[in-house]
Amino acid sequence: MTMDSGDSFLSCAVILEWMTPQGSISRKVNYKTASLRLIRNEFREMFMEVLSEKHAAIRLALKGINVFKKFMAEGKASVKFQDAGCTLFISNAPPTNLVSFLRTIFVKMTGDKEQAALKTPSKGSMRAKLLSGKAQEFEEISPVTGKDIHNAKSKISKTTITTPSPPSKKRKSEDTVRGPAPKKLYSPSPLTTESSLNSEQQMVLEACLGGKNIFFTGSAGTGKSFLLKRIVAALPPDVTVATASTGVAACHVGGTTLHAFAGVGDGSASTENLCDRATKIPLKLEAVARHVRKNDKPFGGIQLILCGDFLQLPPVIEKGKPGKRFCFQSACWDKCIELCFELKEVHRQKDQEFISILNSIRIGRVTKEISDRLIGTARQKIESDGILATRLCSHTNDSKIINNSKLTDLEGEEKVFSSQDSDNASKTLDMQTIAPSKLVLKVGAQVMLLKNINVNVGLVNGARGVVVRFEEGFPVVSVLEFYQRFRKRLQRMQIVPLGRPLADKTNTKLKLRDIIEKQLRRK
Ligand SMILES: Nc1ncnc2c1ncn2[C@@H]1O[C@H](COP(=O)(O)OP(=O)(O)OP(=O)(O)O)[C@@H](O)[C@H]1O
Repeated sequence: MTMDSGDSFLSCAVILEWMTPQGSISRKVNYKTASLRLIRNEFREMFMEVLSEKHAAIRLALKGINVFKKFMAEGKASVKFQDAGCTLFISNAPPTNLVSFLRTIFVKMTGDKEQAALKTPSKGSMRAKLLSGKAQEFEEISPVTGKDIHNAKSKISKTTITTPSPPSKKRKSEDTVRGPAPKKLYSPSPLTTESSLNSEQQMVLEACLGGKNIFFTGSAGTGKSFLLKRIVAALPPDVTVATASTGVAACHVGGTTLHAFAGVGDGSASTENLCDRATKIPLKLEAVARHVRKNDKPFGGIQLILCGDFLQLPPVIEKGKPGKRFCFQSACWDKCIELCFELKEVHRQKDQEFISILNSIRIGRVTKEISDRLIGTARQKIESDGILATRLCSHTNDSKIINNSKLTDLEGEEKVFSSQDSDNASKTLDMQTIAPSKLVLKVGAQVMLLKNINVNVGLVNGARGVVVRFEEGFPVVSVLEFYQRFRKRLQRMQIVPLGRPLADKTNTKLKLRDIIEKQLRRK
């Protein structure tokens, strides 16, 4: 198995800073767009080459480097070349490419170090190197093989070139001056360890990387969101924005609402281009994009990657106003969208009969056989340990009425848990999240987890449970999945109500993680 040749090549923005021994900047270059290439000279020494359109190539020897990769998922990292006294700051790199690029450096440097340890340099080769009068020749490094990766991974636990040894006393005092020790260059990352795309998903990704304007669809569980996240991670972050039509959907894709991004409000203001209300948003956005970018191409030349399933959630239209409903019926669709794809392989379920029933319902074809099969499942006993079967409603308000009446029927004292919201964010959060600002509970109340806490033990978004008692002011919840798997070790799990995500988008991930960690420690 070999990896892509793209693993030794990266397009990104680059800042290079050379420092004096006193710590001030002696030289600085700033490239908005540059290419980084991993190369070797005739003595098999490895270099990183920085190429830009207007400037001569800069080559930096990959020896004694420190890599800072905490913000790799945002397309940012930095590499400190100790010997050259220089730091290279990478930004706007497609996160998946950045991960592969840094992994290649780690794998190759680990391999080189091992080889160097095996053979002591002969006098002849040193002499040849010193006397070599010819200009250095460089070639691209060979692709990383599966064996190389395996070899490098086996060294992770040991000290590596880029992983400093545990700090000795002397080291500690140096670190105070230098700042914190760099992280290990290689550690499993969600961007590298996730399952691979199937061929239909791969085709969509390639069209996106080829700059095409595309639409991809597929039934529930075909991996639309999964693929969308991969696509976003494969594109330069500074020019890629994930948007969705509602706040809740935007939270799922880690983006913003389309209206907020485009600054068109709710789209009700008039423009000459509007032809009917249902298709006004795409038309208006298309016009705004052309105007803002002063570019007559569709959407002002912005690449469009659209994803969704029109059969799952058709657009909301005003009653009594028939007309074009879907955005593909709008005048600008054909102009803007070059390719359409349909994902067919369902990943969420393995049960073929269930998949085919879901697919038939999706297109509104419910035969007697299907309805008999579904009605037959009503006899299955799925309630256990006090957790009742989930009842599905078509409208949130119906479910709220049922939930409130069930809670009222329970005997015992009510406990109220209020969320802690960021300043002035309560209104926005009420609209954009399903977690209520006031959670009213009683012993025996049915509850559902709204965040993934620990996927491995089944504490996932949607996991159901029942409040069994209150302890130190918090509800103790028995969760079905957890209870089944850990019956012998742990029978009860204490869950603190999560509160709600913070409105500040940039801090959401970190702060949420804080909450979850605290929650687990309190267990
Ligand atoms: N190539 C793949 N390999 C392994 N698992 C996958 C793959 N693609 C998707 N999945 C998994 O399948 C499940 C369903 O994927 P996802 O939620 O993205 O589907 P979807 O099409 O967006 O569904 P829906 O329309 O219901 O929102 C997820 O658990 C996802 O991790």
